[in-house]
Amino acid sequence: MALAYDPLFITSDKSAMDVPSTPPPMMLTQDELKRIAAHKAVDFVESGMVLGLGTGSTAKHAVARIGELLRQGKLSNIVGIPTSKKTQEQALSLGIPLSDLDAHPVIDLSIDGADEVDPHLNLVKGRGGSLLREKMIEGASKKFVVIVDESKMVKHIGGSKLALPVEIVPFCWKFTAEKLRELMDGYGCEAKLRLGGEKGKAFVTDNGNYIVDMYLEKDMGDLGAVSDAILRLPGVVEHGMFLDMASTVIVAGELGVKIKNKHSSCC
Ligand SMILES: O=C[C@H](O)[C@H](O)[C@H](O)COP(=O)(O)O
Repeated sequence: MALAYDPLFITSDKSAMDVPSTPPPMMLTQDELKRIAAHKAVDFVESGMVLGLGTGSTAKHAVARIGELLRQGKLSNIVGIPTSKKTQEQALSLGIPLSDLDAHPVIDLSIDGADEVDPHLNLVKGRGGSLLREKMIEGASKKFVVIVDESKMVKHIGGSKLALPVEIVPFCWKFTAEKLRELMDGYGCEAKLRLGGEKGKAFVTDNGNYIVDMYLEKDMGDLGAVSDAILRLPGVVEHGMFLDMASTVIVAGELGVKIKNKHSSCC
């Protein structure tokens, strides 16, 4: 049976995504949508580039595609900068040459997933725990392409009611978690230490830190002010709001791929 999904249907026209169509005879899975967005992003990759390699179930499709194109000889002379140990392992297994920010402080292009994308292309990232390295690497990139399936699009940051992650030092983590909760109390915040380490212990990031997941009831409004306030708290290393960092967001949905570019995306 032919898929109703047409991968050639690519638009940056808002109305086109909203056009009702006949119901697709076969629904694509979320993972298939992630792969479609990832492959579209890899079209931006050129031989000779230094690439930030993202982390997560969407970014892994982009890393796999880069590995495939290198193997086929369609790309060459690529240097990858992985945003996590997991991505490093995947890239090494695919034969992608790797380096780091010390050797390559300017990155041509980073490709990564996100947990939330708002209409201004602000992001939440870090539900996989890799937010610090991602922010360092993606912040050093000339172009940052975000790849998501349409379930990640929100009206405002925190709008999914899922976690806004904050990486903190393990030292007196309860103290820092409580300071975060107090700071964000006005937005109806619950702050929980992320578990998932050995024997139900705290999840530990690649940097040896903990994560506090904040669940917010209300729109934070001035994200820049909230970001600054969080970063001023002693004990906080970084948070998962990526404000004004994405250059392009590629959204794969049942009706096609939509490309949103910074400064032409909003509202
Ligand atoms: O820490 C994890 C990263 O920020 C991921 O890029 C983000 O959580 C999106 O992951 P996924 O593509 O698995 O939804």
